[in-house]
Amino acid sequence: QTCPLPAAANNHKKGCFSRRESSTMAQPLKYLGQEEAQHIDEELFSEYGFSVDQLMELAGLSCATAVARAYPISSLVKARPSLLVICGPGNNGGDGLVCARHLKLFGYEPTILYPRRPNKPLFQGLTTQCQKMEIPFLTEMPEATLIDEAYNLVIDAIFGFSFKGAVREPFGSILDVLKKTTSPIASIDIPSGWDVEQGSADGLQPDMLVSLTAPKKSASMFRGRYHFLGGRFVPPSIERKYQLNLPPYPDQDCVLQL
Ligand SMILES: NC(=O)C1=CN([C@@H]2O[C@H](COP(=O)(O)OP(=O)(O)OC[C@H]3O[C@@H](n4cnc5c(N)ncnc54)[C@H](O)[C@@H]3O)[C@@H](O)[C@H]2O)[C@@H](O)CC1
Ligand SMILES: [K+]
Repeated sequence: QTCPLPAAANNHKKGCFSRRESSTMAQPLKYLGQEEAQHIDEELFSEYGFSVDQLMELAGLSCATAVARAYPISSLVKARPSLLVICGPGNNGGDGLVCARHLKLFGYEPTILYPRRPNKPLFQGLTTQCQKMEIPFLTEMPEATLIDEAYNLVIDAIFGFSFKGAVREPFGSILDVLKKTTSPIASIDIPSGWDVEQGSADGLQPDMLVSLTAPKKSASMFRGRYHFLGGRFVPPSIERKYQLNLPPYPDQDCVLQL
């Protein structure tokens, strides 16, 4: 029997179901372990021909879009639409730089803290782009009270799915300050400092989490208000192989609120 529906209507399921059936019978969204997330990442580059900057652009755009949905400029409490974006030393930090650039284009006023900058053309280029977009860079982490006064939101792009072990400096001190702030925190992919699978009971408690590609296991411990899925670039064969069971994104949107 051939399926009367277009592939997109049931692409996260085996077999053929009507839209109504598929919504009631859909398999639960997969929460990825650390190694699984890293395998998907490697496969996208090695077997599917994607480049890092390409996926980083889509990931960062998703994060900026999700932030704009959850915290529209009209809802911000401070006179200026100021945001602090804290970028770490890996690709999660790269997502933060892309996110900051798009937020500036969306009308926000981001400021970036980027204390450990990899000596690679990708990150140097992203840094230059932000500087040319007239986004200021801080030279040190402000005190918690200053963050509360100056910024509507902190975007946490410090660590993603490759984080392991005890937090090394300067990021330990930065996370200690973030735990004292009352400005809401939006974490990209994983709340920084959390174990990718186990989370962290005394770690950051972000108000928002943007899971990229698929949530990681620790996302089941997220208690904030907004959980978004972003990174709408997963080819169907990867989705099938890892049984991601991604919910369908609405229309042409690059994010989906979970
Ligand atoms: N396939 C995907 O889903 C994509 C993932 N992207 C992003 O890439 C991230 C993963 O990037 P990476 O693999 O570069 O890794 P991360 O950005 O998670 O972090 C790696 C960096 O953190 C440092 N680090 C690790 N543990 C530390 C500790 N305990 N203390 C201090 N420093 C520590 C490492 O030395 C390394 O410099 C994802 O979470 C996501 O944000 C996107 O850019 C593109 C697409
Ligand atoms: K993060």
